[in-house]
Amino acid sequence: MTATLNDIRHGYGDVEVLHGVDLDLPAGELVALLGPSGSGKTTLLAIAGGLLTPTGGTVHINEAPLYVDGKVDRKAAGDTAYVLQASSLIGFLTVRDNLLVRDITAGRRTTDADRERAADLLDAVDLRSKADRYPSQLSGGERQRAAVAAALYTQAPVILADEPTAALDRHRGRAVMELLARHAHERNAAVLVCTHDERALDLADRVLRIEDGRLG
Ligand SMILES: Nc1ncnc2c1ncn2[C@@H]1O[C@H](COP(=O)(O)OP(=O)(O)OP(=O)(O)O)[C@@H](O)[C@H]1O
Repeated sequence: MTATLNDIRHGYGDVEVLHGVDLDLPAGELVALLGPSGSGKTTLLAIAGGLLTPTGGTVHINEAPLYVDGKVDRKAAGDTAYVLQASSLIGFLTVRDNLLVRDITAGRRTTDADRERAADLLDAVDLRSKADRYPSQLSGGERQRAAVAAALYTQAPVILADEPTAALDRHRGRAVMELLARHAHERNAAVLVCTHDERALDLADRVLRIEDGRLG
């Protein structure tokens, strides 16, 4: 599944912060989007994930338009999962349930195989021993890793991650990028990672740069 953004513009009030961005996220690729603070990365990611209707331009998830008449199309948005900068975890659920709850919201029944997959993902982000904790009982970096595990648990064909390695040391940051790259390659997913972090860029299939709301 691919995500395609065409001529995306976005303004907050009178200030335009994205000035006509074209971005193609093909299936099976991890794309890293690098750019200084304030360059528009989070805004672009929110638009790609159906969280923010752009002022102009189109987003397609495969062939389906994500925004129709200024409103998000829920079915197209259902193919995306994101890791937000502010935690995307649900505060009153344990870490494990933050993964499993995605089955409930998608109308699926959780199977033993799903529980095993959740455990494997928590292992991969080194959080198995903290599966019964609540998000408030985790460090910032642990919350970030749990949010990555929860996004990957959905098996969404489009994954959008905003600074998923920001609070992590080099080793753990790399492990998270490896996990996202594996998800792209093994599940043929389109993965976009916004980052300041240049340490794990070799794991990206493509590196794009954004500055002042324009892709370079
Ligand atoms: N809700 C908002 N209202 C007004 N301006 C906003 C709003 N959100 C973001 N902006 C502005 O839009 C521009 C792009 O912000 P955005 O968060 O997309 O950048 P970013 O590249 O993700 O930055 P960072 O790396 O610091 O997270 C910035 O100038 C920011 O101040």
